[in-house]
Amino acid sequence: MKIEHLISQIRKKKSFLCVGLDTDLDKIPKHLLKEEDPIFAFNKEIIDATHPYCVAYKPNIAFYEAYGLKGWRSLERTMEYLNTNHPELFTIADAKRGDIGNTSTRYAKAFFETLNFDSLTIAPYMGRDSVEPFLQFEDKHTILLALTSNKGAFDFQTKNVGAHELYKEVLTVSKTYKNSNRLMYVVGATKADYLKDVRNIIPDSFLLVPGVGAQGGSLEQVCQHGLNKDIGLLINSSRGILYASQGEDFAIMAQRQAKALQQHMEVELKRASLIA
Ligand SMILES: O=C(O)c1cc(=O)[nH]c(=O)n1[C@@H]1O[C@H](COP(=O)(O)O)[C@@H](O)[C@H]1O
Repeated sequence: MKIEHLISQIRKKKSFLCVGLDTDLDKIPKHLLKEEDPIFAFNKEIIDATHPYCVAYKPNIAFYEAYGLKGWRSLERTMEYLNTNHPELFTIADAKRGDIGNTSTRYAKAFFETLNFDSLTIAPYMGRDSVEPFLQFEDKHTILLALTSNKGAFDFQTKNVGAHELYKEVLTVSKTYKNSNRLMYVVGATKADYLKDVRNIIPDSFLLVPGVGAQGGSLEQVCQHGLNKDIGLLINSSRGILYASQGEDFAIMAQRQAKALQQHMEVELKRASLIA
């Protein structure tokens, strides 16, 4: 998907919500466990209920890989459903990959071509030759982990490397990669205090921001320093939407949560004069 298309969807829906499909068989309603493919059955109902309020879906690959071939089939079915019924929605494979060049190329093929995702999360630790293979794919986007939402982010990412913190080095150096216009970055909602510094280095890039809801990040604070002229944010919520109810009313409750987040986003877009 072209970035202009994502931006126009955000403006049209007044939403930059990404619904995380972290589908956990231990948490989905019991009646769905009788289905032939409970993960897909759950995802389908979540997508049907939430798509008017979001612009992106992010299956976290761990939740599918955990069930082997069956889980992978649920992921394929979810992607077929999204690409057939909602081709306007942006899709993110949250797989956090990255390896030596020829291996990265295979990962890129798996997610961008075989599964037809629009984007993929990548760990930057192995550097330029592990990231550039992903950037060769036209209209596909590589989302580099920059400053993650978890506590462990302080172990390395905020430590100084020479004059500045490691996450700033990731942002600065990755801008020199070939086809760096296809890069986006992960910055956790729990790290909103750092967004001003992040935006000083990458004013124009899209940020994927997980960590609102269950992890305690504030949507308002993220918007304050994270929004740019093209909006530039995708804010993810997974558990807060998927498991708003674990009963038979799960889809309607998920829809309520997604709608509430969309309405909050609309207020923030107006406050920043990004929509009328
Ligand atoms: O890459 C990610 O999406 C990610 C990066 C990060 O720094 N923190 C983070 O929570 N995530 C993912 O975002 C989702 C957050 O889920 P909830 O906390 O349930 O909304 C999970 O799929 C995480 O793996």
